Amino acid sequence: MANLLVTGQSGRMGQAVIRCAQDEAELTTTATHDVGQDLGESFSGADVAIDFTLPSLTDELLRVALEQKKPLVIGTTGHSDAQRALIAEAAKQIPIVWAPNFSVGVNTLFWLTQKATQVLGDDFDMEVVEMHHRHKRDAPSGTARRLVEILCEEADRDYDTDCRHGREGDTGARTKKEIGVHALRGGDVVGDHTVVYANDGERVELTHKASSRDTFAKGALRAARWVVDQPVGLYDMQDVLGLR
Ligand SMILES: NC(=O)C1=CN([C@@H]2O[C@H](COP(=O)(O)OP(=O)(O)OC[C@H]3O[C@@H](n4cnc5c(N)ncnc54)[C@H](OP(=O)(O)O)[C@@H]3O)[C@@H](O)[C@H]2O)C=CC1
Ligand SMILES: O=C(O)C1=N[C@H](C(=O)O)C[C@H](O)C1
Repeated sequence: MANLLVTGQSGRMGQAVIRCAQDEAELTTTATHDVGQDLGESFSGADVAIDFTLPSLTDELLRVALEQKKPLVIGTTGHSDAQRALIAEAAKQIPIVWAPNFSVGVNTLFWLTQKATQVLGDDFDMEVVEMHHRHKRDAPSGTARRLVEILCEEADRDYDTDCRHGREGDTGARTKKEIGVHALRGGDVVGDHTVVYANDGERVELTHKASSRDTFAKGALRAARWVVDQPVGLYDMQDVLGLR
């Protein structure tokens, strides 16, 4: 039995994780954390933490996990490049599962996107569209970012120079290399992602729609159960699901 710390206990995902954890036989939620509490103290009674908060907590989370030599499951999105590097650096000393999306369906979408891009990536125009609830702060979503990274890896594009975040005004004709990324916000949408491959005379669209946060919460709990037995290293949900 491993003891779990849930950060962002009052958040949408924190609440889903705490609720879903009640059905876990191998994990027990012994600690929760929210703004204003001492993270070191909260983590001291736990073996592993699941983090769905904001990037503003990440530096402290890594510092405490490194001090206490505890594994992490990080689901928070919207990190800066510097923070992404910090997470990778910390994973040289502790096991970390870091995933922009813990659903089995989205991880299958990642795989499908890799395969489709190997076939279509040279000829088809590629765009990514995501939609989330009105409260989401970061854009594009972490999942959309990962989808674009896959397009870049498979079709020889560069995330920093070839991404086109939204379009406005006289943008000129679409260039062959650019990848449009579009973030829609509204209502209570849990999380929709579509990869569009468009060519003259035809179009392929790969879509995933999440309808419950429990999907992410159960995936994160599975990752927590898994990571407590792993050696030091940086992992994602593909590793947890055995898709590599
Ligand atoms: N990887 C995945 O599968 C998924 C990832 N996410 C990501 O998880 C994150 C959280 O999403 P969601 O639950 O909807 O967001 P919420 O805003 O509902 O919850 C965030 C929680 O974190 C707390 N928090 C914020 N900043 C700090 C801080 N500095 N220290 C301690 N606690 C803090 C908030 O407290 P307070 O309200 O008091 O500010 C709140 O309880 C987002 O980055 C989202 O993109 C979401 C779903 C799935
Ligand atoms: O903020 C959310 O809600 C979600 N965030 C994740 C992301 O940014 O990809 C995953 C999911 O789509 C829900």
